[in-house]
Amino acid sequence: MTTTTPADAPAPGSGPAPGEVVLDASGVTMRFGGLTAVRNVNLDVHAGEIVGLIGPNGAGKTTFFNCLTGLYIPTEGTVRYKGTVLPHRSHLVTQAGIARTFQNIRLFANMTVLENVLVGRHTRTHEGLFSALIRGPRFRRAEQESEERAMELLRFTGLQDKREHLARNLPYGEQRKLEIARALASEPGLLLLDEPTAGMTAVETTATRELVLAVREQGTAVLVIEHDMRFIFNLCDRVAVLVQGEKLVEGTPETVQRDERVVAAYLGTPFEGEPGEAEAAEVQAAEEADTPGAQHGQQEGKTD
Ligand SMILES: Nc1ncnc2c1ncn2[C@@H]1O[C@H](COP(=O)(O)OP(=O)(O)OP(=O)(O)O)[C@@H](O)[C@H]1O
Repeated sequence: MTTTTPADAPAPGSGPAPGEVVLDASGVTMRFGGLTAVRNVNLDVHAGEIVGLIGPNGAGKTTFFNCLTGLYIPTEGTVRYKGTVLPHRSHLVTQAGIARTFQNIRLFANMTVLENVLVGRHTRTHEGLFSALIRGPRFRRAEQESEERAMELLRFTGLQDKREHLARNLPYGEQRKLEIARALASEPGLLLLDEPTAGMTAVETTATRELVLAVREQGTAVLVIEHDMRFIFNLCDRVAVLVQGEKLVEGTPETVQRDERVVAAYLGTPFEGEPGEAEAAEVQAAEEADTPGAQHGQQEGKTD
């Protein structure tokens, strides 16, 4: 298992002042014909925060992410990043400072690990076509800087030894890490993760938690969708619950997991996980059994 510590973390790109509102989604509504998938949702994320977004299947979580990242134009509402209203184009949203990963992995399967991260850097490189064609000194310098930064991110995610491997040959957990490395390559102030631990073993889930904490340490706020409640409640500073497109509750993990409406609508029974304890036991058992290559239940391919 690769551990990621804040000491490995690269310098923040445009690290915002602590506490600054990085994301301000206000009155976001998304209708598909007669179906209102997201209804009047308000959500803030501050610098230095890890915020969780949970809710039953079909609650509108991914649709809300799509509204934040320019994939969908919300029927109503506005989304601001550091005070500026975001355009409805995903590459412009990335350029503004929001990066994301997807529920179903979207890597360039036949490109190497390093190339995948370099693709993620394109919003931060400014060399024009002419410069690229003649491969002048400026272009080569930019290319070298990009590669150095990409290697930093591969070290950060523990993938440095796999730089020349084809993405499709990586184990599932490492493909997920590569997605995060690629998203970080655009130097985001906010990272959106859509079910980052889906199909992972307990060991991989713990590594993902460490990685997300390290991402926060290096100055990127995180908004994460996840069905694994132990992961969410042990990781997040704040959790928002969507049910049938509406925000039902928002608060600290302690508040949310004890809220009767959340228990009734989603959790079923109150969440009993002692922070870290059960997780640690699972990880230890898995390590003792030496089964990091256990089967992964890959998510069904789903259109986001
Ligand atoms: N492009 C679309 N066109 C029509 N309906 C859509 C579209 N995208 C999502 N929906 C519908 O919107 C609702 C919310 O779906 P969404 O995928 O956002 O839920 P979710 O909370 O992310 O669910 P899950 O946890 O299963 O991923 C669902 O009823 C879904 O069928």
